[in-house]
Amino acid sequence: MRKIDVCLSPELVGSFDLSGKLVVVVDILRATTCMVTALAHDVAQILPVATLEECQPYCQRDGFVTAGERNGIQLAWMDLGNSPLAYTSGDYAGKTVVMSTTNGTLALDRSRAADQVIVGAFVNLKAVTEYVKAQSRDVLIVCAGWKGMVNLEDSLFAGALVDRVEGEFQHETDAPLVVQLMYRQAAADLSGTVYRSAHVRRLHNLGIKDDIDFCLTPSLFSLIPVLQGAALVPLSD
Ligand SMILES: O=C(O)[C@H](CS(=O)(=O)O)OP(=O)(O)O
Repeated sequence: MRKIDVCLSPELVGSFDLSGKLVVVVDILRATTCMVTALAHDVAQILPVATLEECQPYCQRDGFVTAGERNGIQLAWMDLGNSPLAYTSGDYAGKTVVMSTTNGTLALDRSRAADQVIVGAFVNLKAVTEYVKAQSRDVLIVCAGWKGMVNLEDSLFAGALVDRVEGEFQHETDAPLVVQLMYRQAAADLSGTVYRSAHVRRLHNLGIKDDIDFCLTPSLFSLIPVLQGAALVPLSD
């Protein structure tokens, strides 16, 4: 039977053998929600980079848009912050977005050794679930967390995914059961639960509100970003 596991923080990725695995990277608030939304609104590709030093050279370059944040705040030289709503107008169609965020792009960077890396968020939960179910590979969900720590919203997404593939995968450790139980407890009021999280508090302190409800909206898009070389592009059927 195929196996599924959950890595609750990028700091723990080194404890997992990524070879031959499908990795689903998740950073609900807000990096992976941005990635799905951007590609669903015809951004050509996303170059996720772990450091600002890798991002800044693309500043003002034709065809490129720089995006991201540190501690939730957009850097002065960036074109965009880390709001998924920035992409919904379609203004960045055809562009390459070079993105660096505090947690999300780091989680992606640490997952590169996997057989395949895809991006999950509540906004593409159904599509990710169907893709995971169709796999013959073992699956690892990598939660971006917050600065090396476990967070609630990524763990809840992991629980939602584990719950939806119940019976089709064997749990490799206890982590899938932990997040599944947590998700089942929270499922009746998922957004009410996430609103109690430290990340929502941080974003509210920065005056960021609309992004949160958007990030918690299930299955708005059927698109799945996949890492192809250095770039995230839409997974083709
Ligand atoms: O922009 C975000 O939501 C966060 C910022 S913070 O580090 O939690 O302040 O970044 P992300 O990499 O999307 O978690």
